[in-house]
Amino acid sequence: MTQHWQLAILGAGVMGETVLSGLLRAGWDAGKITVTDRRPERQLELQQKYGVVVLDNAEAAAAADTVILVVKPQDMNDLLTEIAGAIRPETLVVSLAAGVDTAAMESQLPSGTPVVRVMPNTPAQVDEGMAAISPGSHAQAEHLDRVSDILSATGRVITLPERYQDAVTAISGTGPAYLFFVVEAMIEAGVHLGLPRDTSTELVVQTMLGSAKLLRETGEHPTVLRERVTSPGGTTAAAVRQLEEHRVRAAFMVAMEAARDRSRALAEAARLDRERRQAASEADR
Ligand SMILES: NC(=O)C1=CN([C@@H]2O[C@H](COP(=O)(O)OP(=O)(O)OC[C@H]3O[C@@H](n4cnc5c(N)ncnc54)[C@H](O)[C@@H]3O)[C@@H](O)[C@H]2O)C=CC1
Ligand SMILES: O=C(O)[C@@H]1CCC=N1
Repeated sequence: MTQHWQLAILGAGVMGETVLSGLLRAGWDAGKITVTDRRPERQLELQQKYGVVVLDNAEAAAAADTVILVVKPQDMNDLLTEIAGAIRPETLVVSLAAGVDTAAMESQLPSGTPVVRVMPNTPAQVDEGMAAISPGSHAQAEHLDRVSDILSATGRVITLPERYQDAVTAISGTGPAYLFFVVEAMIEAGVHLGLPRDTSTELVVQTMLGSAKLLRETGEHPTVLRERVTSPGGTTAAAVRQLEEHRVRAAFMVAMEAARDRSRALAEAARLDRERRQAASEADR
């Protein structure tokens, strides 16, 4: 694969490292990727582990064609303030933060800056990621192609209107955690049923992987696949009845609504923070 851009990954925690390591696995040149992190011990770790250059945010942004922001939503206003002066007209700004909308980012960047919002997920660490990308008002097809190229190094990429991003965050962004939660619960239940923990873990993890492959490779509806496991009057029917009686389906519905609402609330908190800063800076003048 040919790499055309100089990338800067600003904020290299869990998700920033996921992007960085995925690009290097896919053959991107470490010399064309710079990273930043505000924690000195993390900077050292990234330098030693990946051989990438660590800079400060403004330096990294100034040297890059594509700047990928991977800090928490709560840290985004500070970061945008720090880099705004370093963004050139042709720089593409990409945000992986939950909640923060492209209009909010655009308002803190030089006018006309192309911005693309992404919701990735951690299975990208094993090249099975799911990322949804949405253009801001100045992003063109070539910018979406560039972001798609970067993220397709570690999994699937779809383009969606930005209004879906809070729901996407609740499904594929947060989703791995729900599935790990189910796995934890099943392993624990296996131990309660008398299995050694490592045996229970192996049974559950392979069942999860096999079920995911069955869904993907057959393309069958999950209801059909579940019905095929459910023998009349058998064990599955007994278990699923308990899941329904314990309202597990309803719990997923409200849990995912809560994730969507939290994504919206993060955006609102960022907006209030910007307004407070603006009012404070006007009062100082
Ligand atoms: N962890 C996940 O599964 C997913 C995370 N995201 C998004 O990715 C973003 C990062 O999340 P995580 O990696 O989980 O958090 P994290 O806390 O592991 O990483 C954030 C990193 O940013 C650094 N940082 C904070 N402010 C900075 C600044 N001004 N300059 C440079 N570095 C700075 C921190 O030191 C930290 O290493 C969030 O906005 C989150 O919504 C999106 C999808 C999935
Ligand atoms: O928990 C969070 O806020 C981030 C966004 C999606 C997954 N993790």
